Amino acid sequence: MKMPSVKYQRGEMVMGRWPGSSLYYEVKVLGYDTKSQLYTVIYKDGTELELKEQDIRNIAGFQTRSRSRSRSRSPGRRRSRSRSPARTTRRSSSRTAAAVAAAAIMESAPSSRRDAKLKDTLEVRLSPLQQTSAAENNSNNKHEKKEENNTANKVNEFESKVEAEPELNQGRYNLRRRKEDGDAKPVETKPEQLEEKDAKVAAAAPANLSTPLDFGGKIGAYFWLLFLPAWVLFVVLQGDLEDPSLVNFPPPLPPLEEFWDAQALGFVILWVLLQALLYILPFGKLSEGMPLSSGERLKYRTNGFFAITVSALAAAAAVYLGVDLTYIHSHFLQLATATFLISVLLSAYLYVHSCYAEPAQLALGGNSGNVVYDFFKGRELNPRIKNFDLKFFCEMRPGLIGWCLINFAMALAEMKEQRLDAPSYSMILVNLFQLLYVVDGLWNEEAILTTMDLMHDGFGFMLAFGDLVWVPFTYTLQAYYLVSHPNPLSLPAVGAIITLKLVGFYIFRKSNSEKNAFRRNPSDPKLSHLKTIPTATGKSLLVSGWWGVVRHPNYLGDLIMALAWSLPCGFSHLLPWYYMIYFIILLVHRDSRDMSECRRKYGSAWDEYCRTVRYRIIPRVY
Ligand SMILES: NC(=O)c1ccc[n+]([C@@H]2O[C@H](COP(=O)([O-])OP(=O)(O)OC[C@H]3O[C@@H](n4cnc5c(N)ncnc54)[C@H](OP(=O)(O)O)[C@@H]3O)[C@@H](O)[C@H]2O)c1
Ligand SMILES: CC(C)CCC[C@@H](C)[C@H]1CC[C@H]2C3=C(CC[C@]12C)[C@@]1(C)CC[C@H](O)C(C)(C)[C@@H]1CC3
Repeated sequence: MKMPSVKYQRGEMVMGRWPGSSLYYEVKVLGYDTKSQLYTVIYKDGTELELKEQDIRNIAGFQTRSRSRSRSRSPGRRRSRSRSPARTTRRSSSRTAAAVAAAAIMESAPSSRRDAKLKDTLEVRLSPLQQTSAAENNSNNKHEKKEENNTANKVNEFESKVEAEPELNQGRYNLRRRKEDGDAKPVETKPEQLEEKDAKVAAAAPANLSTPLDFGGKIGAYFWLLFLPAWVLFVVLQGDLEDPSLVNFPPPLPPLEEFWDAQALGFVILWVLLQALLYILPFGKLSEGMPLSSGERLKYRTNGFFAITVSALAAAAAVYLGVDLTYIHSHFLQLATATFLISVLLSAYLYVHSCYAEPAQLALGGNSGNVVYDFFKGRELNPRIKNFDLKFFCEMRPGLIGWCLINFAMALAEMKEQRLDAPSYSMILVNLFQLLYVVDGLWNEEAILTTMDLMHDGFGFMLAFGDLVWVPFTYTLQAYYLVSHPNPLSLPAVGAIITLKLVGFYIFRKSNSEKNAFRRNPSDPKLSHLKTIPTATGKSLLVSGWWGVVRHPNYLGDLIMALAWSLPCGFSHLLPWYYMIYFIILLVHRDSRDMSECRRKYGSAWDEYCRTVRYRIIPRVY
């Protein structure tokens, strides 16, 4: 049956603008509603949207223009063809969103600018760019020239405009939710289906260009490089004082030779080697990471639970054989110094390694061209020595398992120093709570592959130092503190603290598992009751379940647990509360980093998510 006399007919293939962006995708017209004057269209991944006529273009115009012009004219294009693996993947598809976007630009730009624009487009490996009106082009001309090579900025610029003008997104389209749709096709795509679209979106942020600088930019990087090690030194020295405090004036530095102990360095190296050995043993699952911009998926040996079990047995055997693990307490400063040295050497290696990496292997941040900033932030996304993934290994093994070993040593040190037959309740709680946290992380090790660090952040000093020094030497402060500052707990207090920990753990685990399961298999029947918002990348956003309560329910659970870790230490000093304070700052900052990253990736769909789920971490508060 023919539709009423309208421009596009049912069943016709046309190019539909993705709401809130200027990207056009191939869509099929399903119908036209005369009342709302909207076309219902379906994208290739099954997403159905309602679009206005002005957001639909004829497919033919796109094809001829993109083929005839963009193929032959730009040397940039020829260069990028051979260089980028991401590009290779896209070449196989007949009409890419990028080519379409290039055509869209040409439609509107005056010819001289058009060529410059086209060159831009092609030199950034066919990143999807926005279609700009002639008027906008003129007014932005100067500005754009200045940022000619910075597509990342262009994308951001456009998105902030969308944010400032929400009506651009609202009213123009309706997003259909699976649940409400009844028999509508699922809007999710399987990971394999995601790859091509993912690759297109990743290309919107070319690896050799940077997002706005984070952590206070270049000056900030100098500051953090000095401050972070100094802070570890400060808290390690404080923990030994009779009256420690976060607001104490720093105690006088011990003589230099006190920092150094060759034996301590030897122990640290042995520990890292043991963990590396356990990591490469062919036990446990080989898990696939999320698709990279090239569409490739790296494999990771997720045998962390095996590693901590063997490490625990080794520690127990050592104690049984008479090894005095309280050495860790008495040589805390020397062990921290040795580990710090290793983290600096590793960071230097990572920086050099990244200089030989393909542009496509670089992370989006950390490629500012400023050596200090890039050294700090990390340039390469997944540095590997053959199959040995350095970032994954450092994040999940030596520091994390080392944290539990140190806590255990502190419990032994407490018994020795306080002349106890068994550790105090407070020490037991801190040990068990943090052990549960680490074991849970290792048990669900695969879930780390969908976190920000693994997916987006480069591996540089920040993470190397964070994983190897910061985690084991500052996350253990509660146990370190309790060795010389006993805090007796009543049984009701123990019960209340355990309850708090369990509540936090439940929220943390449930929300992380929900997101991980959804990202790995969006059509998982167990998640079919959840509402989602489709996005232009082909991925969707959960908008009910835990991710419908706040935008970071996993942070909420984590914070509640952090509270339960500090409470056993009482309120007489601020030092054991350091983790709580640090964690609030870290998670608030991480949340805002993630918000900007998601806004960049998902555009108007993200704004829609934020309108639906209003609070970031704590319901009705923040
Ligand atoms: N103990 C510590 O020191 C520490 C420090 C930091 C973090 N953590 C914990 O580590 C875990 C991981 O944290 P993270 O910072 O990497 O953040 P995360 O919350 O695990 O990951 C954020 C990513 O999740 C995806 N996402 C966001 N909203 C979504 C939604 N509504 N539906 C589906 N996907 C959505 C987005 O990525 P895509 O859309 O690209 O998939 C986003 O970039 C958390 O539990 C956190 O508490 C612990
Ligand atoms: C100030 C800087 C030195 C900050 C450094 C940050 C890192 C220490 C953290 C960033 C992501 C964190 C993280 C865990 C540990 C600490 C970080 C590496 C984690 C491995 C702890 C166990 C959890 O179960 C986890 C796997 C969810 C978690 C992932 C993120």
